[in-house]
Amino acid sequence: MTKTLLRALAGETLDVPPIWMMRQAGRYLPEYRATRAEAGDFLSLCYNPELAAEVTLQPIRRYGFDAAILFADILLLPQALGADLWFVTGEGPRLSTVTTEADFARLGSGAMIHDTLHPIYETVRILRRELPEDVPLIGFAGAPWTVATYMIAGQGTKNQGPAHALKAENRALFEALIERLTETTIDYLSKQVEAGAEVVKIFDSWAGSLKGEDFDRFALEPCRRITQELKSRFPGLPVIGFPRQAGEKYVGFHAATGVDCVAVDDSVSPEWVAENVQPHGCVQGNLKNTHLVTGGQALVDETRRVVEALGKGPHIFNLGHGITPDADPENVQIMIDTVRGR
Ligand SMILES: Cc1c2[nH]c(c1CCC(=O)O)Cc1[nH]c(c(CCC(=O)O)c1C)Cc1[nH]c(c(CCC(=O)O)c1C)Cc1[nH]c(c(C)c1CCC(=O)O)C2
Repeated sequence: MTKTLLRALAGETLDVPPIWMMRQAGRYLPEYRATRAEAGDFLSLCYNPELAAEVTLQPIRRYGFDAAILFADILLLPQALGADLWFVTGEGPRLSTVTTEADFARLGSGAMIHDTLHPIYETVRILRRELPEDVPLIGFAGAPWTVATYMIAGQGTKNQGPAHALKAENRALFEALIERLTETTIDYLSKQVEAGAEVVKIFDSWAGSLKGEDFDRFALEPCRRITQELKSRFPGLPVIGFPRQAGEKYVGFHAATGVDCVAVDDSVSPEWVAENVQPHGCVQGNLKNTHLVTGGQALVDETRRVVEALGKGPHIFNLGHGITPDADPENVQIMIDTVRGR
């Protein structure tokens, strides 16, 4: 098997870890900015299968990464459920909010999401044809909690206050929203897999603000249900979970959810991850993304440190969070060369 990503996900320890990068198709690349301009705006790019496939392929051509990730966004699912979604330049996403039973009643469910999301499945089909044979395609969705934080607040928030408030003030409505998102995420990811995604990743970017029992109920449990249902529909499908900033809660996440790989952010050290998380399965991460902005010897040293610390078990090299628009494309090449020992 030449797909090193799949070997690491199956638990193999490799001499050189497979490498890809969160947000590898993004604004730090001039070719991405050109294609995005051609599409008009970010959402038009997501819903244009030819151009979305093109930007997915750009970092594969430029750098030869060991995996491609579908170009889309975690907020397309709420849009498919009927929320209004738009992006404010320089600020980020905005959505119509869900804070009352009446708002919730207006949301769709089940099969209707595919009416909106079918171009995404077409992007996956194009990519399966056009990707090099040894480069697997990763499909993805947001985890229910993270997607709910955006739907409840109508935008990104520092501490997810509005979502925590709804959880406290109208528990039934909050739980109904998490349930709806869990079910439709299973439907959405299933269609991606049927179209050709070989791995799926569940992004729980705000998992770190769930503490104690809340973490178990609203981060672990939905991820466990999604993973279990996908694996029963698609036996052998590898799943990556990313409960960002989970800290101590990274320990045991493999076993509690059934994911094949736990992606870790850079708030934990690679040595700690090697000792506490990697014994339970494959891990992905966790170079601090700012090294791709600042570069220099620190970039090389910290890349080596991650490779060495996590080299004794199954590891997929990645960043701790997505690459930022101000990163230098040359630093990405330096990181890759360092990982591959060149
Ligand atoms: C929280 C979240 C979102 N989207 C995503 C998350 C979870 C991961 C994380 O924590 O970063 C996930 C995501 N978003 C995007 C991908 C595509 C695949 C990839 O290359 O990783 C993936 C996997 C494209 C994107 N999604 C977005 C961009 C930038 C759009 C542009 O202006 O071109 C890209 C390439 C926009 C986006 N989308 C979202 C925000 C908050 C923003 C604005 C911030 C920003 O502008 O960087 C929601």
